[in-house]
Amino acid sequence: MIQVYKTPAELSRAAVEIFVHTANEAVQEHGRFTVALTGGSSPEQLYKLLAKPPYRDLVPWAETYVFWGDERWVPLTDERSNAKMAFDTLLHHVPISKSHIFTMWGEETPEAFAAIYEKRLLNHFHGSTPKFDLILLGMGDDGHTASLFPGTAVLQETEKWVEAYYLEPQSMYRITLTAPCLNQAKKIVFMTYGQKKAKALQEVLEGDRNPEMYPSQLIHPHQGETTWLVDEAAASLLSKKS
Ligand SMILES: O=C(O)[C@H](O)[C@@H](O)[C@H](O)[C@H](O)COP(=O)(O)O
Repeated sequence: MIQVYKTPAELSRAAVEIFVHTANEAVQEHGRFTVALTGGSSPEQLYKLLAKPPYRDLVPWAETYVFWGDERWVPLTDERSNAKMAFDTLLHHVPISKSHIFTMWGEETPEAFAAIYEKRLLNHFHGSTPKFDLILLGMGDDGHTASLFPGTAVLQETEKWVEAYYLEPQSMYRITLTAPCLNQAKKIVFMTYGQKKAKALQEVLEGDRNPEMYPSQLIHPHQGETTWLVDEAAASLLSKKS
């Protein structure tokens, strides 16, 4: 489903309503809400809305568990850290237990930590496949999502849930949930805005199937639903708009 909004602010207000509704529905259904946050700039307005009334007081934070869809392999104090952005804009401002927050950072090598994070997921999901109640994703202007970048080997992964690898163009390690893991989610929400995303969005949603070049095409939850929250600028090249 694609929902087009005039501005990123309107898009973020739609995202916060989905977040609050999904969180409460999950807690009512099975006693807890497990969400994977995204990095980048797209979710910042959403996180800031969640960090203050009225929305802050509508989320069942005591039953909320926070993971990440991906991370740059940098310390939590580094300005490039997705976790740092989430703490600064959201997690330091809400009553969530630190034991419910699973950052993608450790003293191990990135590869070793990926295996540790996978074990943490397995433990959280009681030994079964990780079924997030909600996964938030952004999309780069090259069509990547999470740290699933064009032309990378991680796009071919079919077994692992978490992968770490050295991303040449950015000269840094990345750690990411894989497409098989992301696609177990009950609900995936993309937040994508801005003219520079328009071409990639058209290719991802309406172009030929080419996930090697447009990895966001890999995201199709097996039993879940995907909602694209986009603004008019990002949607400007789409032929079909809801
Ligand atoms: O670690 C990251 O950078 C993100 O997880 C990444 O996948 C992001 O969602 C896209 O690059 C879009 O980034 P913007 O929201 O900044 O456009």
